[in-house]
Amino acid sequence: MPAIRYELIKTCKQSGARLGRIHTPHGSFETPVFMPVGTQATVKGMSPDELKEIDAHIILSNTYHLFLRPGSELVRDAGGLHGFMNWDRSILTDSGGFQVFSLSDLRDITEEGVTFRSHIDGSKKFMSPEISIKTQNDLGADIIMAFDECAPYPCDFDYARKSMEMTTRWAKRCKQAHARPEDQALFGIVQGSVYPELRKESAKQITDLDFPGYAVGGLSVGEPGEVMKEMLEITVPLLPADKPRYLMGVGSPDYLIEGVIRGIDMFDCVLPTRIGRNGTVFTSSGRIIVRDAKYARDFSPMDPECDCYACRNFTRAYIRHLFKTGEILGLRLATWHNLRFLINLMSDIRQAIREDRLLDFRKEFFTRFGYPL
Ligand SMILES: Nc1nc2c(CCNCC3CCCCC3)c3[nH]c(NCCc4ccccc4)nc3cc2c(=O)[nH]1
Ligand SMILES: [Zn+2]
Repeated sequence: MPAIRYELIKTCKQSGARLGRIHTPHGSFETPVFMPVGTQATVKGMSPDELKEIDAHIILSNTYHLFLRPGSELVRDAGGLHGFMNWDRSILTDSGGFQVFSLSDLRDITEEGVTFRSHIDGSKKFMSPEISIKTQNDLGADIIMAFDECAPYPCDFDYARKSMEMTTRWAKRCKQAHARPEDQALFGIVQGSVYPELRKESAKQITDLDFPGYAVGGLSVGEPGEVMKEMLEITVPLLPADKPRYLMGVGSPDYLIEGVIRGIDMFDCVLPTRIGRNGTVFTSSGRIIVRDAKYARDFSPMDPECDCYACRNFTRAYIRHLFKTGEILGLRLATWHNLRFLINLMSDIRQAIREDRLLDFRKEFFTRFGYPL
């Protein structure tokens, strides 16, 4: 049986957005879905039980970081990521391509793979499509990603074309190297930077390789929002409707909604956990910087409309105090709330799709949150 099964439940009559369900060997979950990011086999500050409490059903972890430390063989011997971190729901691992380019001081990219310096101890390392897939097979995630090159933004057409064509050749090598297709679904990644004809060409080349799911890569890398939307409108219709579509690195509330409207089913982003640790939290009427002095005597919850543990039990004044004193609980409560906020947003989006009113929901949410319509 294939490692994952995508069930298309309904298409929104108003927007074309999809309501679906993905079944993996570690459970199933409704889509569209936001996936919390846990770089080093942990969603920073959250235990598995707390992730279940906020209704997370799939989390991300990272090949690049775990390849460097503690090494994928150790994680494999610990029972894979599920055993090592004691998470019995679904996991997706990114292939490490993006992180190599964004985290390490790169030495060089060749057809064979990428040589780089570890951001931990500066030692020389090498990652190839085969090594990325072997690492992800060891880690045992339910969904694994092809080793790709995310072209920098901006880059010229020629660079983008060469990079996209190498990503296609690397995708073939990933497919050949994958040892466990029956229980780990390998997703292909579409590239092509911000060039419509390259996006179309990449979508054709990658879907011709027939993967169980597809990611739109190379976006959310500094391009204008309008360009991201245009690339989605070009790319997503070329992806098969009976398989999941994953937009990598997108997680602000506005672009989650815009992505769903354009046919995306899965999202990930470090935003909610990263800004949470810096004391910025989402509320239904926009972001607030809870560590700001103006909340010193604000005895209301971070978001009065939120059902999460942090909002039911603590005030902005208290959480501000925790941040001002560097208390770990402050980071945890802000993270807890931001993740729950996005998980609730995805639930509201799914309900709007069920009721064929996602465009109306977008207008209501944008107005309340303070986004320009
Ligand atoms: N393979 C691959 N990954 C990409 C990623 C990483 C997705 N998150 C993985 C996750 C695994 C666990 C550890 C963390 C990362 C992207 N992230 C972004 N933008 C983020 C833009 C952003 C937004 C807010 C804050 C920082 C950065 N664009 C991306 C494009 C690609 C891509 O083409 N190929
Ligand atoms: Zn909350």
